[in-house]
Amino acid sequence: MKVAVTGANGLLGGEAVAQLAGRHEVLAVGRGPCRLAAGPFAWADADLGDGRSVEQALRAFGAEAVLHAGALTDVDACEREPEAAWRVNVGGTEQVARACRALGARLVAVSTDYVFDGTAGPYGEDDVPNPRGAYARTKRCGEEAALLLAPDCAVARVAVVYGGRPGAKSTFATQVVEKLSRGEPVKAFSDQQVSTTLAANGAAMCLELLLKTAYRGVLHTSDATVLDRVEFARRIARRFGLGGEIVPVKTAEAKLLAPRPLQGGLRVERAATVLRSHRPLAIDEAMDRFHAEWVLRKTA
Ligand SMILES: NC(=O)C1=CN([C@@H]2O[C@H](COP(=O)(O)OP(=O)(O)OC[C@H]3O[C@@H](n4cnc5c(N)ncnc54)[C@H](O)[C@@H]3O)[C@@H](O)[C@H]2O)C=CC1
Repeated sequence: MKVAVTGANGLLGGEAVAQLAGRHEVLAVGRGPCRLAAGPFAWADADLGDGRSVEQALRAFGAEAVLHAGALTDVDACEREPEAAWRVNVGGTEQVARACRALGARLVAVSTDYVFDGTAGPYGEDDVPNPRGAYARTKRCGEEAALLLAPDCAVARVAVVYGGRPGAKSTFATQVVEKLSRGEPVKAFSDQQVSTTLAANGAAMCLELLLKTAYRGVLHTSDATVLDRVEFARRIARRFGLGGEIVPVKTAEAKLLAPRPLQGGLRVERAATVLRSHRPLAIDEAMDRFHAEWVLRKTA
């Protein structure tokens, strides 16, 4: 099958390409040069923000299924530059959805727990979004555009993505490992209740949703455990056998530009009924896999 992945240089998209390569005919779509390890896939340098180039790349490839994982994901940068966030996260999703409609392709568009305001989480798929901040609003509009424009579409929401794949970008989770390993303290928000998503398992759930189901609408595809960020950091430290100080801080003290949902998190019971081969991981299982990825990365 011809499968395309946007955001292929990103954490989730890169995992998806690695899992698809060799099993399907794969087009990896990203901005600029490919930063993935070489493999049996084609690369398209296309800009989600320019109105047409991703749409053209998907059409030229003749995609039969598309995982749309590309986005501007820096929430504070989106707050500073809301027009750029709109161009990429809404306009880019529209491009992808238009291409899918023209090609009759199935689409899974990746979205976020930030579509909720974080006053009453964890949230289920049927809870009503109330995005706060530019990133959150553009992701919610992107969800609506995807579901409206692409007839065969599911939206997969993830949260706090992390992973240890070689070359994967730095995240809160990798910073916890690196700082504690160096004997430095780690600051973590004590008042943000979140879900987390091991990128490899999130990508696997998204791909199963894309290729093995006919599910339409929203599905939550994060890890299964809801916890605060201090506890997340402690779980990482424990699994990696790292001592050191985890310093709880309040979100308001950090004076971040974009609002953060405080009582957030995703309920994932539905994923366990929709998906057969992959399921949301409980935190201990996710930590085992993250640790195994890290060991491989260090020996690669
Ligand atoms: N990183 C996180 O903690 C979370 C991510 N998500 C969502 O998950 C999806 C995947 O995110 P990640 O892989 O974690 O983020 P990432 O930031 O690692 O990957 C996003 C990719 O999109 C690409 N991109 C940005 N602007 C582009 C443009 N104009 N044209 C083409 N490509 C462009 C980036 O280069 C990057 O490779 C996104 O839809 C994101 O909104 C949802 C919740 C949390």
